[in-house]
This record gives sequence, structure tokens and C-alpha cells, in this order.
Amino acid sequence: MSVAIIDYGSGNLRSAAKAIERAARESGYSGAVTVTDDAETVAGADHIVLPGVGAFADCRRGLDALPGMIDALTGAVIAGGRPFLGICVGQQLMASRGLEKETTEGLGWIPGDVTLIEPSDPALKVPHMGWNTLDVATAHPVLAGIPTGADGLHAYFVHSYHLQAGDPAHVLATADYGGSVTAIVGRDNLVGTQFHPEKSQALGLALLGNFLRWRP
Ligand SMILES: NC(=O)CC[C@H](N)C(=O)O
Repeated sequence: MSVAIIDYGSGNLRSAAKAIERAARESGYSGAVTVTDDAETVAGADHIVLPGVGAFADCRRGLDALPGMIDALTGAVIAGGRPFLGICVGQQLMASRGLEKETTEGLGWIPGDVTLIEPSDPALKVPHMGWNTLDVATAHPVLAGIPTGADGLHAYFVHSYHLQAGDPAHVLATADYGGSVTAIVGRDNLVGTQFHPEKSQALGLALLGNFLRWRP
């Protein structure tokens, strides 16, 4: 058993790795947690996590720059059906395209574009930065046991863009920020969070533990 966290120079990996290690300990996950830039390690992992901060295009370039990584990732996740978690821009990369500053091709796993959020209330600043609750559209194993809705636990967001899925069934949860903002996308063995589970305290720890237990 192993979980690979892909290191493609996008930063923020330490906090993601630490949170996943803690979730692994607390959920009794016995596998290794590895931060790696090696395509073969990703190809052999049982669970795969793609974090990401910064601009969509920079993240795409970073991923492309790792020899064999896109093929290894696609092989493991799409052909192999291994459980995948994208975090923030790692989640945005699941889309067909990112429209941040320039148009950049995504992995195309969740049809749709990553577009600027436009809160209806001008007092709400972009980036959307801070804590927000989740409204669940479709119950999902990674959300098992997590209180959601207005009285639910809070997730931590830092973003200006979100994934507008072409198929509404791919949006598993939203947050309200002057309108609906995509919070979690997914289908089959794929899941992605716009918020940062590694900074989302109780909600994040529970979600990461659920992800490690997930056998889609
Ligand atoms: N938090 C970030 O790194 C920002 C992610 C992405 N560029 C967005 O604004 O949606």
C-alpha cells in the first residue's frame, strides 16, 4: 500500500504531506506516504494525490516537465482506476481547460473550464480567501461522517478560479460566495477539492482519512 504525492515544483507540499501522514496514522492506513517527482513511483502507487498552488498554466508546465509523468498519471488513474485526489490547482488541472490569464489545456478528466469566480456581492473580494462551509450535491465516500451545510465544518479556500463542470453530476459539493463556487468535483475513482484539506483542520483530516480508505 502506498500513497504518492506528486512533487512538480508547485510548492505547498510539506503541509499536504504532513496532513496526509497524520490522516494515515489516525485512520490506521498502513501504507507508505511518499512525496515524489518520479513517474514510476506514481505508476506503482495505490493512491495518488496531486496538490498545486499558483497559476494554472505554471502548474501544467511543471507537470509536463517531469519525464513520463502525464503518461504515468493517466495510466494509473484513468486506465488503472487508482483513487486520485486533486487539491486546489491539482483539482483544477482535472478540467478540460484553464482560463487563468491564458488558455491552457487541462488533463480533460472532468469536462469543463476553470473560470474566474464572480461573486454577485461586490463586497466579497476575489481571491476568495478563508473558511467556508460545504453544500453537498451528491453524497460521496470522501465526505462520510463530515458535517456539511450551514452548521457544518469549515473548509479553507484560497482561489480566484473554480472548475465549472460541463456535467453538473461531476460537482459533488459547492460553497456559497456570492453565488455557487465549486468546492469538490469527482466521478468514478477521481475526486478533487478546490479548498485545501491540509489547512481545513477537522474537515480536512476526516476527508483525507476517508480518501485513504476509499476503494472505488
Ligand atoms: N491558491 C492558489 O494558489 C490560487 C490557485 C488558482 N490560481 C486560483 O486562483 O484559483
